[in-house]
Amino acid sequence: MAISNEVPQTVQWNGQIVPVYPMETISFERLLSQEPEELERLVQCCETEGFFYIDLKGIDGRRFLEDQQKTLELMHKFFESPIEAKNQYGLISPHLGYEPVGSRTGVLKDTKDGYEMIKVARDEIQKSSPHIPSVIKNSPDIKVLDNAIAGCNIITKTILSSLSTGLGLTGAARFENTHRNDRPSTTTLAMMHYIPSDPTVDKKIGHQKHTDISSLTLLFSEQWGLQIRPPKAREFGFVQPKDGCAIVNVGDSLRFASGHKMQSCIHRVVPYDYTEHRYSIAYFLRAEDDTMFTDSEGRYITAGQWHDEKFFAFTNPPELQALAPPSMILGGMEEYDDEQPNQDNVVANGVNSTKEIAIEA
Ligand SMILES: O=C(O)CCC(=O)C(=O)O
Ligand SMILES: [Fe+2]
Repeated sequence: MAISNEVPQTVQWNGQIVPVYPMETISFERLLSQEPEELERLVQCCETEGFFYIDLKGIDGRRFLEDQQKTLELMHKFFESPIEAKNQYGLISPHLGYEPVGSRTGVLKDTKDGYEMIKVARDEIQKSSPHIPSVIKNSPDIKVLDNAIAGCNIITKTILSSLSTGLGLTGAARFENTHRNDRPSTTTLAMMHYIPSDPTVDKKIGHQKHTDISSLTLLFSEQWGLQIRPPKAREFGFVQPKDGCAIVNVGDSLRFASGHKMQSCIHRVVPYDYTEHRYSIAYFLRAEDDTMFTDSEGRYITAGQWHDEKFFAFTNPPELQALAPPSMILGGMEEYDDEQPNQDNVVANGVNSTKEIAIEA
């Protein structure tokens, strides 16, 4: 069941043959019914790979696929608006507001990122007058956002509680007990628009390799571009978008909360079709700010502190990222590649090593 190093399928990308990694598919409706076999498969996926598809095609999940389509329509309207309208409030806090293209480090050496993003926090949407740019602050659009956040929250919390049950956790030790809606957290819905870019000439490209800060990330994208490097895999490979399914990955916080047993899978985004605009919707379910865990540096810290430190590492240029604790961007996950079996020094020296770029892009 675990991803092996055999390459089952490949695609041609950027002049190279790149693997397409298979992933397990977990059924949302079977989780809702707490079917023991499905719970076991879920725990296995999180402990061996940290990534899986969640199948939403059944009666319980279909409505969330409709929410995704409505969110996509809203995103088109928002991202096609003038920059002044999109940037009305700027980035109010790391998990709320607008970030223009090029705000962070890109996927290749000496590049900036190739996406713009609007984030709406779960805490914010529950307020009577949430901070949302005026262009999408009307009752039908707020309803779309409210439904999207609620739906993603239901899916990710169902997964969390299934993991708790699968691991035999009880009472306060259950994961969902540190993800309550009425406690402050940085949980947020991030809507991203990647601009067309050609890696051979452009300087604003993709999304740098990282692991997520979150406990769980639920990702909707109908387009290619996401690449993962599963544990022990030697190279990045694509994830194929799958009809009726979203992609789920374990983030650092759940890895830490599980005593580092779960995998926080390394991933990045590259332009698959250089001429294409790419849209993705990511819901980051994050632990309550004051949840404590032991991080990848062995520090006993709060989820809030991990979020803030890693967020600033993300937005720093590579020279400053290199000053952050060495394991921060990759959440302590080890990397392997053919050229350099132990890449600890690559992580320590910043995420965009020349060597990796030379090999992969
Ligand atoms: O756009 C995507 O497909 C993934 C985005 C991502 O990895 C992130 O926002 O953390
Ligand atoms: Fe991510």
